[in-house]
Amino acid sequence: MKHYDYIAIGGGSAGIASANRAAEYGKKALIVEENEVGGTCVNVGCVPKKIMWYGAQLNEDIDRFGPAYGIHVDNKQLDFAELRASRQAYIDRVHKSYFSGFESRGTDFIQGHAEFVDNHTIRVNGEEIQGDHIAIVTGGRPALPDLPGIELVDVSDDIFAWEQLPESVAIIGAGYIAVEFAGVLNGLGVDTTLAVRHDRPLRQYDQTIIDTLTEEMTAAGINLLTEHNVAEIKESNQKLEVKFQEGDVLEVDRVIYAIGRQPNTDKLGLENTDIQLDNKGYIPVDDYHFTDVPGLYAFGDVIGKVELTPVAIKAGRTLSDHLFNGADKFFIDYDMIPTVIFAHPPIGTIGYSEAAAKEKFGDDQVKCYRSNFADMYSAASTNNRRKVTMKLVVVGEEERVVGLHGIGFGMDEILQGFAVAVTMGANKAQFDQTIAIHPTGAEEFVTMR
Ligand SMILES: Cc1cc2nc3c(=O)[nH]c(=O)nc-3n(C[C@H](O)[C@H](O)[C@H](O)COP(=O)(O)OP(=O)(O)OC[C@H]3O[C@@H](n4cnc5c(N)ncnc54)[C@H](O)[C@@H]3O)c2cc1C
Ligand SMILES: NC(=O)c1ccc[n+]([C@@H]2O[C@H](COP(=O)([O-])OP(=O)(O)OC[C@H]3O[C@@H](n4cnc5c(N)ncnc54)[C@H](O)[C@@H]3O)[C@@H](O)[C@H]2O)c1
Repeated sequence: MKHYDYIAIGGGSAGIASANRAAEYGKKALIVEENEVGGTCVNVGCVPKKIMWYGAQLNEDIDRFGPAYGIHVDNKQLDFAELRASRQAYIDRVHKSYFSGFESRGTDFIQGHAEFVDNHTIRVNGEEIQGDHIAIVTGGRPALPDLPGIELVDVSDDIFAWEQLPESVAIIGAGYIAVEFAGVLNGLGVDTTLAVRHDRPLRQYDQTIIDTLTEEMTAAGINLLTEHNVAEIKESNQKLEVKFQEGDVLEVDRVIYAIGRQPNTDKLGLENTDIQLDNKGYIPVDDYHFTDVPGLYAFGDVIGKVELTPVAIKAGRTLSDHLFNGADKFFIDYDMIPTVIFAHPPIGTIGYSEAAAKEKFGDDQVKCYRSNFADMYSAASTNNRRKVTMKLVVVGEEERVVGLHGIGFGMDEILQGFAVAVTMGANKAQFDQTIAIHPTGAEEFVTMR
């Protein structure tokens, strides 16, 4: 029987990062992937989404801001087939670079579905393979509710397979994916409705920032329906009819559901191991991604904590550093993860919202600094200004920055550097000591009073 030091079940962000790191330490490492190498992020997530996000931004900006710079484009056309081709070419390049990385490190890759035979043996394509250390990094897939007509809807995976853009969509959901695709599709010229169950999307994020998001979404032409719950979906005259419990009906070409994801743990043969899933089907792990079974680990989307590629990568690499190079176990502080929601405009955020900080540290310990302005890129235009909102949440007398949030032009790129300062525990005085860079939007983070 074949034997490996380390096996990753799943060739997504988590599996690739951990197995490659194990191979770099001279270990015999294997990745088993049933689908395309790269997993969700590369094939139906971050990568194709970001290409579409840039495309949408460009398409929108030409109309919205071009004239202020003397740029007038007559007969502007969007060829979706060309956008799809550029997107696929980018993905193909990423696939290629993964395979050359496996070759240079000596990481083995098998295409096939893996199932456990026992705690340390898996079966792939009819062959049994043993591993001393096995990581369950099988990610997740879109979740759907049980509703009449749910078989008619699309999920995020389907959007990437569309051959043409619909004229109109209704997006149901209020998280990252719903908000991002609302901006992307609207920016590509699709008549877009976003329907959320509560008073606003992204409710767990700082309200000041989300207030600006909803203003900007509406200004960009997105039809935002709040406090709307779907009752059923029906086909009617080659369109889809979304009936809401609140009584109104919407007729659109496509309905997209983006209401969260569920783990891929159901067809893994876990009943042949000593792993017990939690009540939502996720794999329980300790702070260091160890399961209760010696030699079995889980991280990335399959543990149901924070579903982000860099989190999966960090967990995977640091696990291999510990198992195969004697490094200490690495603790990921899940409360301090920088993240960007690629809305139009983007949101960057790390740490506690004002509300979450008040709950954790007490109302009297928390102070906020805010800034609101129009970004300079749009301010050249007289009647089409786009807002930027920034906020620092600080605690205690020393004013340690425990939350940094912003929405606006460039926020997707601004956040990473500030995340270093916040992760290091910087306080407001240290932000103030830093010389600003002018004229930028980012300078507001070091000049707020
Ligand atoms: C639309 C969308 C946009 C996103 N955008 C971003 C973004 O901008 N930034 C960001 O940080 N994150 C983003 N994410 C989240 C990010 O994609 C995930 O957090 C990340 O891919 C998780 O990596 P993973 O390795 O845990 O799982 P995955 O990437 O899902 O990989 C798991 C792999 O396991 C395989 N698999 C499952 N079961 C088996 C089995 N039994 N045998 C063999 N193989 C199996 C699957 O085919 C899959 O390829 C986005 C997600 C989506 C859906
Ligand atoms: N930019 C990025 O980094 C990025 C982009 C996309 C996705 N992701 C990751 O993928 C994860 C999954 O994204 P997502 O947007 O599907 O999930 P999510 O968890 O971000 O949001 C799900 C939303 O759907 C709402 N919801 C739940 N059930 C509902 C129902 N029955 N009807 C209507 N609304 C309902 C919830 O209130 C919530 O706001 C994200 O949490 C994120 O970690 C990251």
